Amino acid sequence: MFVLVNLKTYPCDPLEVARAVRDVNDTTDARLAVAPQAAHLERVAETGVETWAQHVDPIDYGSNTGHTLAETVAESGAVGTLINHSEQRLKLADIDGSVRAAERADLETVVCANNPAQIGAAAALGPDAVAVEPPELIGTGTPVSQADPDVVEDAVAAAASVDDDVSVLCGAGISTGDDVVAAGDLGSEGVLLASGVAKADDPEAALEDLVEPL
Ligand SMILES: O=C[C@H](O)COP(=O)(O)O
Repeated sequence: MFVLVNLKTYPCDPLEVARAVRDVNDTTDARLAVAPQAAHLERVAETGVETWAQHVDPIDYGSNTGHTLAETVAESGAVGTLINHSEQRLKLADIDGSVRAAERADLETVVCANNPAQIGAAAALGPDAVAVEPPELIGTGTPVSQADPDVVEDAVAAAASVDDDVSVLCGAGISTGDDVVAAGDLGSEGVLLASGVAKADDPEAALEDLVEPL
């Protein structure tokens, strides 16, 4: 299972969480990675943890003030990027452009979507993976795998019907090892989570709990 920890703009110490993700990754067969804010990418990557960006823009080098260029993200040490997160929604053409920009910079891609129909559309753009996240469950602590298992199974079916090579992650409310196991049982190859680790008093203990049953 792939466990991707998104730090959003939570007021956590990104280096503390990065070191925890790195250290717990060394204890498990699961693959763990962290997605800090763009300004923290380089320092986080220097810890040795697998580092992802939260977003890249559908742009190339040039006059794009305030945008995030995929090549700069890669130079900062990121190996992958989220695209179209629920909190950073893009138009369809821009999702496509961001996937192409990430590919140009050799970044792995996870395109997020709200529901199975959008997952099918996202999979058609050829990312490495898609992540289904019902927005109403994000940050609630109520896991999608429990509150809405059909959405995960339907997302897996939607992606497979378009492109078998696109993996499916699920996210929203996931915070325990049981939640991760349930996600896997529904056909998900990984989880995207944030508050369960970024807002935990002890991020390393939270991560240990997440991977314990894997
Ligand atoms: O990127 C992560 C997702 O939005 C899930 O967030 P959450 O784990 O706080 O529900």
